Amino acid sequence: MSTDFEKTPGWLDWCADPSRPAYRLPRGAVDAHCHVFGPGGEFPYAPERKYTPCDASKEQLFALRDHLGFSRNVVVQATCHGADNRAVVDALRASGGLARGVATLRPDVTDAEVRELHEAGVRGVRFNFVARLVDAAPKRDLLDVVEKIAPYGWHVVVYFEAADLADLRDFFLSIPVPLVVDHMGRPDTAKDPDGPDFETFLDFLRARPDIWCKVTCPERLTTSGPPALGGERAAYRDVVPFARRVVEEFPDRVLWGTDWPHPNLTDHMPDDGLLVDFVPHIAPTAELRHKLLVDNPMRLYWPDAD
Ligand SMILES: O=C(O)c1cc(C(=O)O)oc(=O)c1
Repeated sequence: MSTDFEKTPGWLDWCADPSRPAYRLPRGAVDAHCHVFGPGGEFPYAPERKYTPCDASKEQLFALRDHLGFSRNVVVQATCHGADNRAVVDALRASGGLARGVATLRPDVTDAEVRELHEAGVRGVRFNFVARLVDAAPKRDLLDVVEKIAPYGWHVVVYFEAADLADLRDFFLSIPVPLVVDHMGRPDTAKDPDGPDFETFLDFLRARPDIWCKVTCPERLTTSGPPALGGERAAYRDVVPFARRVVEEFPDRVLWGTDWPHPNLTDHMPDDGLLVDFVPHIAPTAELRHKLLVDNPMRLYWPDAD
């Protein structure tokens, strides 16, 4: 197989010289949603992928962690790697315990494979329902995966479009392990944050006390910005009221991460330092920020740490 990959046309590469955030992250902050891409020469992109990214290595991820002031990472399997979790596992093993992972699994995964992933630091499996990223997996297969991971205390990360929640809600609620929603369930942020659509999403979070929410990706969800570029430290103002509602109602089950290296952006690539400056706008008190950035991700991913 060739490992010489050509990026999807129009691909935006991650920001090579991010600012230092003006907001100083609390000690022990966790970047609870980020990815590694390849490098393709070492960890080839999956044949069934829907996009081919630029490379984004573990060394580059850890350098960003240190530059921004995070202490730890949660590395989420990107769909361009399919169910081949080797790049994530390699990053976890190289992190010296400072990274945990979320994997993608097929239903024929064996207990020995799950155990090996657990030993490497994987603590969740991701189910993706976004059609531009993956072909739909049968729900029966997903429930088979849940049976395999449940004994290890893992959770299920779900990524879906807001419009699909009505169809998926009952299935999600039938999953007998904690759920973590990616990117706030992708609300249409041109709509009213106090309107019925976002209320439907909040109602889903209210349905069980073990449904967590990542208040991430304003750079993806924004429609009117302004973008985290050119020194803008109050970026994505249109997304703030949505994220703030979630943080204030569910302060003990929200997570934040950079989403570096930001797959599939088409409008602009944010400056990750300015993206960190988004946090105080959505979590307006030091207590809320400490929960969002330290206490919550530590409880979910490092429950045994001191
Ligand atoms: O919206 C996306 O394009 C996207 C893709 C992936 C992935 O390909 O895994 O992960 C994300 O968190 C977001």
